[in-house]
Amino acid sequence: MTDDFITNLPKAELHLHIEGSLEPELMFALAERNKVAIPFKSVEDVRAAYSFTNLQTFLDIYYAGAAVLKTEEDFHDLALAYFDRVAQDGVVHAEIFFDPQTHTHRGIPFDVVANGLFAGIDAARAKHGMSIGLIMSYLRHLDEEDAFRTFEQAQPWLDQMIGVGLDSSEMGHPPSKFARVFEASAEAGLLLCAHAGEEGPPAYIHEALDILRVDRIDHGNRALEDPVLVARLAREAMTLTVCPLSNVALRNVDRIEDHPIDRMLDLGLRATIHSDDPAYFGGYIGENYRQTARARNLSRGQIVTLARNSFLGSFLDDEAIAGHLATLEAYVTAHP
Ligand code: HPA
Ligand SMILES: [Zn+2]
Repeated sequence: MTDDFITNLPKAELHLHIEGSLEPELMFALAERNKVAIPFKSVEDVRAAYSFTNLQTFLDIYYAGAAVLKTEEDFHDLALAYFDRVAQDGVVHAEIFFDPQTHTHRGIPFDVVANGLFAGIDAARAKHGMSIGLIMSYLRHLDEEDAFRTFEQAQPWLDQMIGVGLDSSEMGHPPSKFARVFEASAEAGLLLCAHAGEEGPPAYIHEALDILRVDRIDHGNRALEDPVLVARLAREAMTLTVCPLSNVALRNVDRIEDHPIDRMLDLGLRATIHSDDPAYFGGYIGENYRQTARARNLSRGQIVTLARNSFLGSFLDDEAIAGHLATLEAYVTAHP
């Protein structure tokens, strides 16, 4: 399987935190533009700090890095840089997360964030012909009241958003903590996903399914510890947005050679490959596919299945999904 085949394979990105695409070069440029002090002397200094032992050690640096984002222009530049990058990775559809509370809690109005991101999204749609959706993610280390305040601030924007998510520190913050705000979000017409089973136990995945009633699980790796849960996820064709380089960087998997992505496929799970926070974890979606394919010796069929699953698991309507699947099959036929 050539790297070119994998890179250009049409695919959807479904698990990407836009704040996690902030490259050190842009972090420095924005720190200068906005006169924000950052605790690094050089781009190399920043990269050297990216050595994590678990989710929390990453999140501490990720939230600190986001402090350079201040204006609509910053959010526009951040988003467009991301889409420019993944247009080279065969991404034809993207559903990206943003963390409004990371910004509102440091005094940046919700509308500044949303205006900037949508400007970047509109520019990328026009420039690359990509379809793009925005998912508002609630920070689970904060309380549900704070999530409700965010939901209120988002009201004028809700018809432009496709869904809500749940991210940040997983341990000790089970999905059930957000039952009411997820219910309200669903009633507002938003689709639902939640990080579950990245570090947290299989019980958190059960809660995401039974209490939040999510349409998609982000990560879900620890489902593998619970055969009954695996059988249910397979039966319900529940998409798991798996992020191999993230799993290694955050020490949830020892080495990429040990990654269970092919075991997940063998078990009948609708697993897909994504990038999570590419500026921090060493690679965008194409790099995640290529490194995993190489390390796990994935077959052509498995790689195409992963791309197919990314469209099947998207929040697009059936007609749009069928269109993407036809494009994918045409690509596969044209590259024997
Ligand atoms: O990998 C992640 N896990 C949980 N929350 C996050 N927020 C950004 N990235 C992550
Ligand atoms: Zn994530």
